[in-house]
This record gives sequence, C-alpha cells and structure tokens, in this order.
Amino acid sequence: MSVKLTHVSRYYGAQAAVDDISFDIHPGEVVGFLGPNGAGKTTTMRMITAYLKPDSGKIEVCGHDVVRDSLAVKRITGYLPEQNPLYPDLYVREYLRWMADIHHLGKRGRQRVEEVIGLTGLGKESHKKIGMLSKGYRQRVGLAQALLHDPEVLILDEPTSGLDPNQIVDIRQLIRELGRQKTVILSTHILQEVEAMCQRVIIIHRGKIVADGDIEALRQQAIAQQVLEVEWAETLAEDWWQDVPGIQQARAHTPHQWQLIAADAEELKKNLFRYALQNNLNIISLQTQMRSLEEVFRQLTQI
Ligand SMILES: Nc1ncnc2c1ncn2[C@@H]1O[C@H](COP(=O)(O)OP(=O)(O)OP(=O)(O)O)[C@@H](O)[C@H]1O
Repeated sequence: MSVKLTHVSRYYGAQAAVDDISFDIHPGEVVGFLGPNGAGKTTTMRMITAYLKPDSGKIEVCGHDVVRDSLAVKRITGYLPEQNPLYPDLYVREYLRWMADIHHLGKRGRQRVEEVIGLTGLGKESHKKIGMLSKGYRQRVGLAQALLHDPEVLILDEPTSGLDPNQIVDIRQLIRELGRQKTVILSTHILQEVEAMCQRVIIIHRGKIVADGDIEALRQQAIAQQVLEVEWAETLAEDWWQDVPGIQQARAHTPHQWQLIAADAEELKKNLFRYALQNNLNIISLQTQMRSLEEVFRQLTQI
C-alpha cells in the first residue's frame, strides 16, 4: 500500500476539520481528492506529508508511520502545497539547487536539477528570477521541487488553481505523465479536474468521506439513477413522497416543484399518476433527466 489512512481525525479547537476518515491508495494510482471549499482536503494532505499530526488514527506512507517516522515519509513524498512557498528573489536554478541541498542530493543534485527543469518544461524560464515568472511557471517550479528527490508518492494540493486554460492543459498533461511512474494524490474542488487526470475519486465533505471509487463506476451509478422533475398544482406536505413506491430521494425546489430520484423512471411515472388520482391532485409537468456525475457530486456535498 502506498498510502493508508485508518480512522484519522484532526480538530481545530472544537471543529473536526477531518473526521474519522479511512482509505488505502495503491502504488501507481492517480487519485483525485475532491471536495468543496473547507472540506478538509488541505488538512488531510498536510497530515499525509507529515507536516501536521493527526489527533487520532494512523497514517502510513509506503509502510512508514507519519508521526513516528516523519523523516522517512518526507523522503519518499513530494509535496506541492496549496500556497506554494517560493522565494521571488531567487533564480529558478538557484532555488532548485538549494532545495536539492536540503534533500541531501550531494553530487547528484546538479544533474537532478537539470532533469526536473526538463521534465517540467521550465527550460526557457530557468534563467529568470521566480518573482518574474507567470503563475503557471511558478507552479511548474513548485512541481519541480516536489520531484527533485524522485519521490514514490506525489501529493499535489490544487495543482491547477489560478492557472489560465492553456496552462491548465499543460499541467494536467504533466501530471498524467508523472502518474505513469508514481502514486499521485491531487486535491481539487472541480470535478472536471478529476475526470481529466484520475482513475479514482475520493469525495470529502465536512471532514468525512462521502464517496470513494473508480470514476467510471461512479458514472455508471449516476446513469443507473434517474431524476424526475415534477410540478404539482397543489402545495404538498414535506413527506408526501414517502407514500409513493419507487422514490429513493426527494428534494423540494418549492412546495409545488420537486426533484425525485428513482431507479426506474417509467415505473415511477405510473405510480405518480396513480397517487395523483387517488389523492385528487394535479400534475402540471413531469420531466425525466439523466443524472450526470456533476449532479452526484453536488448531491453528495450539499450543505
Ligand atoms: N489553522 C487552522 N486553524 C483553524 N481552522 C482551520 C485551520 N486550517 C483549516 N481550518 C479549518 O478546517 C476546515 C478544513 O480546512 P481545509 O483547508 O483542510 O479545507 P480544504 O478542503 O482544503 O478547503 P479549500 O478547498 O478551501 O482549500 C475548514 O473549516 C477550515 O476553516
């Protein structure tokens, strides 16, 4: 197992930023850690990279405990933090050589710096000061430093945030390539980001894991459920839908307009008309929609 979390929690005061989460990530997986703002993504990533201690539970990275063996964990993980702490007055090469020294790369350091400059497409900008670079190139410098010591596991916190669409395409491509050799966990609050780069998604909401699985399986699950939008002439009670067979979930847009989720929309339509007749109610409109992955994500992470 590359990364293993077992019942991990982390509190800030009374607030549980991460609340009893467990998951295993296998070598070579590229996993999207998806959740809205404040879900607990950064807190989790900082604990995996041994920069923050869990209050309870256990985290292992390639078999090393992040609390007892934090140095070993730092040696085998590369971390791109959300706020990439770069030094604007240093030249790109100078900064990377300095980081190589911190990683004790010794004589190998200079050659490795040139390798990561090539790998991250920094060649043309490598003679500049970091402060002169565009945000996209600064992000590449961050990635280059995360890769310097050739880590087995890469932890990337919102790697494309603030980049323009062209830069996003380039960085995504780079991460996909890195994912061929390394275990990658990347956080984002954008579903498309996960779809573009990952095979698996872990969705976190208010510190808890609300979904974990293969993207394709989640998509199939989304398609298997159908959504009906029904509008009634009358105002209905909050729990009216519990008397109608086949409704898995219901949500009121207004007391007249409801969104219903069912496995079999055609069967549910018949049941709805029967319910309307028996209760002397009138359906104004009824529409069926396929559920998208986006809707599944929104439903799982609604406040
Ligand atoms: N140092 C801190 N002190 C107090 N509360 C914190 C601290 N760091 C994070 N939190 C709180 O913990 C919760 C989880 O924050 P975290 O940064 O892990 O979320 P996130 O999913 O990374 O969010 P975002 O996508 O906005 O970066 C939030 O409610 C946040 O306000």
